Amino acid sequence: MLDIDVLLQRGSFRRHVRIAEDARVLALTGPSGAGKTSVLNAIAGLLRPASGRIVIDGRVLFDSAARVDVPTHRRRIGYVFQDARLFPHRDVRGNLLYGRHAVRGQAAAFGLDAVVDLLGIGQLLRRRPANLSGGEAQRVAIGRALLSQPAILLFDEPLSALDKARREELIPWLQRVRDEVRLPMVYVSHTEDDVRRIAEAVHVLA
Ligand SMILES: Nc1ncnc2c1ncn2[C@@H]1O[C@H](COP(=O)(O)OP(=O)(O)OP(=O)(O)O)[C@@H](O)[C@H]1O
Repeated sequence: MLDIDVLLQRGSFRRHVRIAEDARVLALTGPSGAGKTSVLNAIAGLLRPASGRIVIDGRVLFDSAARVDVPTHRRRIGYVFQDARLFPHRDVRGNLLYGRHAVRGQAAAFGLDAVVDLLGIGQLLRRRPANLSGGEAQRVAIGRALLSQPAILLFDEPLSALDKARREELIPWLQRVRDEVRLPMVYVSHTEDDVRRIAEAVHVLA
């Protein structure tokens, strides 16, 4: 599912990362500064590896030897960050629709109503982000990512800005997304509990 062999370089940080995993839902863990976010950014096309290859689900996104570097907007990445990064001046519905994309020649896999149902955010559609709890905002951010019709979902510590109660509330929604949308997922975290409950396999960046 995920076949990555890259040299990542960012300032003085230089690391060879090799991940070959068949699991659909992979957690990426490791100490702070190990390069977890850098790997997600390389998958998303936001950080260009010095060399190597990135292949997801058989799709070559980057291959320095073959001079392949698919632009970010063609990679079909749904990216969910620590903080929801919603637009404060748009309501939830506006935030969801902002992320909506069509995929040329294909019916949309994720429609607004289905995503709203999946994430239980029907009651929130008219609210502004300032009036959402942290967990609700993350559910909206996941919905926005799904409406962009991604081929893979990337999560960068989506629980880390939440208190324990909110984390507990969000985990079942993440499990639901995992089980129902059946997309490849890369889930970055450094807490064991959510990794155990969400991922099928774990790769440790040392
Ligand atoms: N823009 C940049 N310029 C130079 N170095 C950078 C830049 N961004 C990140 N780095 C360095 O790259 C290394 C990897 O950072 P990265 O954010 O990928 O690690 P991480 O494992 O996600 O860490 P954390 O768990 O703290 O988020 C770190 O040493 C960081 O200081």
